[in-house]
Amino acid sequence: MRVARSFPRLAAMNKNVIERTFSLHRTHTLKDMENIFQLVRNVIPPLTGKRHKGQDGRIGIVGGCQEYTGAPYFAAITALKAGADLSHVFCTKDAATVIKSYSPELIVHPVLDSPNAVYEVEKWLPRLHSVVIGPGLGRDEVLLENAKGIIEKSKLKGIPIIIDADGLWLISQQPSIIQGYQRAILTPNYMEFSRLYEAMLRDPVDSSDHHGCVLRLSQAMGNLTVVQKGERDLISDGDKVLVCSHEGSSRRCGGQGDLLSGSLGVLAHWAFMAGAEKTNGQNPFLVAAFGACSLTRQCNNQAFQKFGRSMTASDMVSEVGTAFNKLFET
Ligand SMILES: NC(=O)C1=CN([C@@H]2O[C@H](COP(=O)(O)OP(=O)(O)OC[C@H]3O[C@@H](n4cnc5c(N)ncnc54)[C@H](O)[C@@H]3O)[C@@H](O)[C@H]2O)[C@@H](O)CC1
Ligand SMILES: Nc1ncnc2c1ncn2[C@@H]1O[C@H](COP(=O)(O)OP(=O)(O)OP(=O)(O)O)[C@@H](O)[C@H]1O
Ligand SMILES: [Mg+2]
Repeated sequence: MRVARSFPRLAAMNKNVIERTFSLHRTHTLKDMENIFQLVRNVIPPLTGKRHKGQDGRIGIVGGCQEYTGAPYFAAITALKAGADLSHVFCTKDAATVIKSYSPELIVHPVLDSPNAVYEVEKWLPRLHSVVIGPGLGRDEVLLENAKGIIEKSKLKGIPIIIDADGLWLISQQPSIIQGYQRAILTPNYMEFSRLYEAMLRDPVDSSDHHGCVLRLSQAMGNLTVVQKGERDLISDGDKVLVCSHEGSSRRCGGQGDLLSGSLGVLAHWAFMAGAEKTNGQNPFLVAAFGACSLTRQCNNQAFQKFGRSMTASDMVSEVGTAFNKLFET
């Protein structure tokens, strides 16, 4: 274990804590914080000459339509820059050329509005390690129906599914699509969380009890992982609540959540594959979510130091490599 050496650096670097359901939000110690960072490090595959292309992650992003081409791009490029080998985007026909023109690194499939969209994506599922459903998907009924079909096929394959943005809109209309599938991670922002919570709990969010709310939502969804994004990110599987308050900045430009869901695509795969020994028996999706939240906030922090108020999501993407090294490579 490389943990001991890096204690002081991490102490200075952040104030993340791990909290447990039944401990009434007891703030845990620096050791807990370091432990969770160490678990993230444990699941990251070492870079060796022995691995072949694709082994460290083939990630699919389902989203991208006429209005939104940035969101799937940010998610897909972040998955790659965080260490995935291949990043696929499944989007509508008119979004595809635009997304390709942002980056030659991405593999772009213009299938999401085709009559056999679900089949076209299903063909690729055996070659994907995880899917991120929703960035820039939009709310067109046909596209949402296709996303639903893709979620169902992904569940049958047992692959980790990250649901974000308009994917969460779909889930708040029809929660049973994902309820009980414990290889799913939901990444709601403030509004998305409120919609999901009200749909599931039939009550408005209790703003004096964020921990209780994220726990209850996870439990109501069948103990899948929920990442409530905000000033502090709360991550729960209905049993524990991890808190990520790693220092970011006060700049809130669009696209930051897309970096989070894209990096979570690859981290969820790594954590899932790593096995219980590497995660010390912890839920691998909690570990992955903590890693993705910390990484996104670190990118935000670094980009803000360079650009201040003019910082955009693209500036954060440029920081993924150095942020990753700073947090996780020892
Ligand atoms: N460049 C792009 O293509 C981008 C596209 N995006 C896409 O845009 C679509 C809609 O996403 P939205 O996030 O706007 O979803 P929503 O339609 O759920 O809107 C959330 C709204 O809530 C507001 N809000 C956020 N935090 C709040 C708070 N604490 N209190 C009150 N209001 C708050 C925001 O201003 C936002 O307008 C998705 O498909 C998403 O992926 C975004 O990811 C941003 C970047
Ligand atoms: N008030 C805040 N202070 C610090 N970090 C924040 C704050 N709000 C959100 N974040 C961070 O920004 C990232 C994105 O969260 P946000 O709520 O902006 O997502 P989003 O609305 O889905 O973004 P997007 O525009 O990509 O859809 C998360 O990593 C979260 O930790
Ligand atoms: Mg979002």
